[in-house]
Amino acid sequence: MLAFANAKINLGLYVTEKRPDGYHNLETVFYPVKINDVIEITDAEETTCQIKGIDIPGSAKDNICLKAFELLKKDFDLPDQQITLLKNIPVGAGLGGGSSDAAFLIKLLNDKFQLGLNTHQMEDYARQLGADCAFFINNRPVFAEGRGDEFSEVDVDLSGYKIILVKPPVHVSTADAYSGIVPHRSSKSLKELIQLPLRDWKSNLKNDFESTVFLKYPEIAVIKQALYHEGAIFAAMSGSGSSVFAIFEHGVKLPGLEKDNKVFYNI
Ligand SMILES: C[C@](O)(CO)[C@H](O)COP(=O)(O)OP(=O)(O)OC[C@H]1O[C@@H](n2ccc(N)nc2=O)[C@H](O)[C@@H]1O
Ligand SMILES: Nc1ncnc2c1ncn2[C@@H]1O[C@H](COP(=O)(O)OP(=O)(O)OP(=O)(O)O)[C@@H](O)[C@H]1O
Repeated sequence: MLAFANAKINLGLYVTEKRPDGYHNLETVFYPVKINDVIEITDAEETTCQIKGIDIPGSAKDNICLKAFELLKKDFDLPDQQITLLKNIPVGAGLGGGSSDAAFLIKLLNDKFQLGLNTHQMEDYARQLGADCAFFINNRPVFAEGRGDEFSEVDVDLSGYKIILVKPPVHVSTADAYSGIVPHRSSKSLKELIQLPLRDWKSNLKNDFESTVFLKYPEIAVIKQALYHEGAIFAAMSGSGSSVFAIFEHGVKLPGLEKDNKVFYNI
């Protein structure tokens, strides 16, 4: 049985306070995009994870897919599975690739073994694996707060635009990025700001990680500038970086950026 686990981008990202549990409260809008990993599960003698495609740092034994399987196995009598992951979503890019794999595996197991879990129950499993993970259960544009796992509806539709993503050869660790940040409350909630016309997002929406990550990796700031120079209506780093996405009114080709980076068109 197969699943296509997609990436996300963050339309605005405010880190508002440090929590007693060491995590941070944030405000963001998650938006799913069409860069996909492929996950296949088949019955096997023992449960293993085989990885193809781009490299994931660390051992396959530590893959979040195995953690998701073990989590469900605590509550359900699951037969052993071979999990094959074709990795396409860049890692350390702020695209939530690992989180998406885990969430889609939960959905796959729920379908294959008819576990009868509803969306809320699957979200509860997912949020134990990572703050970003629960979003990928419903996988629709949503306003998120708390650790990034409390959701409310938001009306954002970018289907009439072209979204482009640039991934520089830089791996940003999410934990490091959070440790460099000074949380602060914004005067207006992102939930209101996101309703502004798209042309006003440039001067109103922020990703709080940009200032510290751009200081350490100035080449990411250069990519953002280049995307605006090419005519983007809005451009921003996704999550804690290192990828930068841009929203264009029309299709574009960016050969200048392709030299040093991976560029994904029309995601
Ligand atoms: C930056 C974002 O991508 C924005 O969507 C997410 O907040 C990251 O979420 P994630 O990768 O699922 O994060 P996790 O794997 O749960 O946590 C990795 C590390 O990031 C930090 N972390 C994460 C989420 C959060 N709300 N506060 C945090 O401080 C913690 O130090 C944690 O140990
Ligand atoms: N299936 C997986 N895919 C990607 N990374 C994985 C996976 N399983 C475990 N990891 C570990 O998680 C780390 C980062 O994962 P991920 O790609 O979700 O982060 P990210 O791109 O920074 O996105 P975000 O900041 O939105 O979580 C990797 O360095 C890797 O060691």
